[in-house]
Amino acid sequence: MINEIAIACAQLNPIVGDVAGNLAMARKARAEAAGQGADLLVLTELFIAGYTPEDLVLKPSFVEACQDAVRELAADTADGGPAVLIGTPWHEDMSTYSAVCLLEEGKVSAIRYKVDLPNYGPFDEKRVFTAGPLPGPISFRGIRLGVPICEDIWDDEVVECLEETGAEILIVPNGSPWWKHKHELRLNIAVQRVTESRLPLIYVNQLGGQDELIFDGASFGLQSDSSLAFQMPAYVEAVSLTRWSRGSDGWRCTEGPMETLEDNDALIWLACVQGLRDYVGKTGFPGVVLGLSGGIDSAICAAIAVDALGPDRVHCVMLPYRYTSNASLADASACAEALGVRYDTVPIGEAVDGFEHSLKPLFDSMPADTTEENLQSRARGTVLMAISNKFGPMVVTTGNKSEMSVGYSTLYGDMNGGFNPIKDLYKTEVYRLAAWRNANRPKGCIGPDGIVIPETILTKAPTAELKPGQTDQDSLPPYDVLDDILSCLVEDEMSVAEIVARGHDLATVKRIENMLYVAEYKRRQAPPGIKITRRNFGRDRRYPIVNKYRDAMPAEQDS
Ligand SMILES: Nc1ncnc2c1ncn2[C@@H]1O[C@H](COP(=O)(O)OP(=O)(O)OC[C@H]2O[C@@H]([n+]3cccc(C(=O)O)c3)[C@H](O)[C@@H]2O)[C@@H](O)[C@H]1O
Ligand SMILES: Nc1ncnc2c1ncn2[C@@H]1O[C@H](COP(=O)(O)OP(=O)(O)OP(=O)(O)O)[C@@H](O)[C@H]1O
Ligand SMILES: NC(=O)CC[C@H](N)C(=O)O
Repeated sequence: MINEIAIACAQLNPIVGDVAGNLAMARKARAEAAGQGADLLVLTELFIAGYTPEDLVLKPSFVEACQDAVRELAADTADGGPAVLIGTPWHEDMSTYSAVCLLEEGKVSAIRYKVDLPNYGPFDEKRVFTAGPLPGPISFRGIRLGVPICEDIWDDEVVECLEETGAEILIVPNGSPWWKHKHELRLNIAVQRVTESRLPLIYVNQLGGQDELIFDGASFGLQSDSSLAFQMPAYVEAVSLTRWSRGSDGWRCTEGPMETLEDNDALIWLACVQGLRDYVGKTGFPGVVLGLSGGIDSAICAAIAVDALGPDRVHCVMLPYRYTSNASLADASACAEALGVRYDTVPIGEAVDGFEHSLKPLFDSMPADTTEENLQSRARGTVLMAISNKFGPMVVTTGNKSEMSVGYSTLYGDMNGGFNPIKDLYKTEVYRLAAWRNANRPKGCIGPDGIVIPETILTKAPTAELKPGQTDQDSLPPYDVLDDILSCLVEDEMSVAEIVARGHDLATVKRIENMLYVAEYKRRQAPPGIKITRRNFGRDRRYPIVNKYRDAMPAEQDS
């Protein structure tokens, strides 16, 4: 029986589908853990596949490749160095499981399967995995390790079973995506399990962006009295050693990192930065290009892009038309200068005039309306895509959640592009975060210190500048009103009557409800963006496009 164990926790950034790359990453982490004197290295959920592999798991050759890679890593452990706990898909008896394997002494010495497959919000695990049986602990060098996998600790059953069958420490590999206030939620869940079982718990989480999901790492440990044993940082890759001793009342962590996590705004900013950086990096783009209008949305997207990729990999383009004001020209250029990015001007007048000229015989003397406004937006979208085609950068789109909610955007116009870092941020949050970034430069951000979004951009009235004197508030309620109504409708599924009871005007609420439902067709064609809220427009809120349902008016409900 041993009374001391050194466990290295690896919060790394695997790439979905890159089995060879993830194997190499696991080997490097193991070498680092060996250098630290670890007995055991813990890697995250489905590490060898990258989380979340989704329907890749339905492909037998992919699962075989994962299993082969795990066996290769197992063979490495014949060298007497640290054993490894690694997550992998595992096919056995006609079923595929989300598994964790213990690799030691040159072989796969134990396997446990995930029991609770999450099937809500962004998760669809019941679609691709079979649930495992309730597990018992894994015996490792005389210690009984309980290894629940991520969702397995979100209810009490699995941990209760592990505790009853003699587990001494809970080690939880996770692929737990971040969204606002997620860390508090995880900590509460973990404390509940520790309180019930009186077992210490090690929570190891993945890092990095995967399509719309962002993983923050922020791995931690709890002592058996639920006090914090160690805390790893958010958004930093790390292999951290923790030391544990067996005493009369069980195992206790005696050494480990104790980082402080950032506040909510910093975590949102870091999520946007890491999400864009990984989307661009993992898909292999040299950089990004975006239209810089002198408005707040494109300015904050440029700042996020520079923090993610550095100024040399961000190209900003002003695309002026006759309605573009001198103030917009000055603000866009000042923003580009503050960020240190390449800035070009490509006027769209000739392109728009060309379309209007071609359409003149058809449109005859019909009055100008949004058709002509949208031609401006589409000319901009076409120019940006041409720059992408010619030089290779991906186009960043800039529509915030308020605009995506009500369809305040043009299909094949400003919606053209590959990825949207602010898709899940309401306009009021865009303003708050822009001001926040001007006062803070969080760790790991490559952009400059100080004001990166000129003050005038934060204070002027938002406008699409598609016709003279236009402001957003010609077509939309003030953003604080709009965002409150939207957040009631989208995040909380409140009824129109409940929203009106909060003090909003009935006609406005009905109009916004209608705009929200009608714009579903646009959202289905919109580029993906980073999930920041509990309820994003990707996987979380899946409304039908054809949808005649509208809430009854409060008066109708009363009668
Ligand atoms: N259910 C449905 N399924 C599939 N397609 C559907 C559809 N309903 C309409 N459509 C199609 O969509 C078209 C209407 O959508 P779309 O062409 O986008 O045009 P639309 O939504 O009419 O106009 C764009 C709106 O975005 C605003 N805006 C705000 C800020 C910035 C910008 C900008 O562009 O920079 C624009 C602009 O003021 C205007 O209100 C229809 O003509 C039809 O072809
Ligand atoms: N004159 C312009 N030059 C370059 N890009 C533009 C221009 N006008 C619009 N765009 C692009 O189209 C997007 C939608 O812009 P628009 O100004 O119409 O509305 P917005 O949502 O208020 O955005 P912003 O706050 O960035 O102005 C902008 O974020 C920008 O990427
Ligand atoms: N991978 C998982 O099982 C994730 C689900 C889990 N409840 C979480 O969000 O953290």
